[in-house]
Amino acid sequence: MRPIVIVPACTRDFGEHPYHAAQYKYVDAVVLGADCAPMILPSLGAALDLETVLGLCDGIMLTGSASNVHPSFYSEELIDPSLPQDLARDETTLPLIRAAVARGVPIIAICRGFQEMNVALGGSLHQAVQTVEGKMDHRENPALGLDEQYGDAHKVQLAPGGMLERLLGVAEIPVNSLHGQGVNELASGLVVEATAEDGLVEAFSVRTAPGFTLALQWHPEWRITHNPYSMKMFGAFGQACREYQAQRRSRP
Ligand SMILES: N[C@@H](CCC(=O)NCCCC(=O)O)C(=O)O
Repeated sequence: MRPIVIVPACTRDFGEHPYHAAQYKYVDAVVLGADCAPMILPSLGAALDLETVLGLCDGIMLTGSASNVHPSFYSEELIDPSLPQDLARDETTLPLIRAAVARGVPIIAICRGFQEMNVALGGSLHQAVQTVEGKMDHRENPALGLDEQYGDAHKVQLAPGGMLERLLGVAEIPVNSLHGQGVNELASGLVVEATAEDGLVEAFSVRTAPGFTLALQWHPEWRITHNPYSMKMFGAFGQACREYQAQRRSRP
């Protein structure tokens, strides 16, 4: 049996009806990159039985999404109410992350998911990185086609001796970039694994977590099988899920 990887859903309206939804590329990355079995988790917030969910799963993948983590979760006022929010997702993923880290459930987190991990563990975000002095504009150009939007945008430097550098075996890699928010204060206990040329944190792991954790501001799920670095990251996540599954099954 393949390990079960929970993929928390976004909430979106299609027509007049609200849905729990996850994009194909994230679900596909769990199958193609990690060789695990994805299961989409509805964003039920406090109504979700976290213990039941965590008792069944072997890993968690936190997806990107156009919506922003609500700034009230890091004690700030919302600067731009015209940008999309998804409170149901925040109320699901933030407690899920804290409980999963404490249990040692392997986690891979992408873009919004990366930002959620920092906030869940006590950090804060820049609400508009492009307005911060010295920082680049990390947003995509929506006028371009998807292949260009998800094309390489800048390089990230991997932290020397860090887990990402050891995994990928190189000092820097090119990455895509499709985000307006970014790490401001890094939560304590997080270890920087990669930074952009402007110093923005682009990847981190959780020092104190008993299991595998890797959070990435870019999108390794995009055309995952075409990118050997993305396949290595998801491969390592999949291996951690298999090891966690073996441990979970051996418990009385
Ligand atoms: N709200 C954040 C999140 C950025 C993000 O996750 N973008 C992904 C867009 C669509 C996708 O590929 O899933 C921000 O703008 O910083």
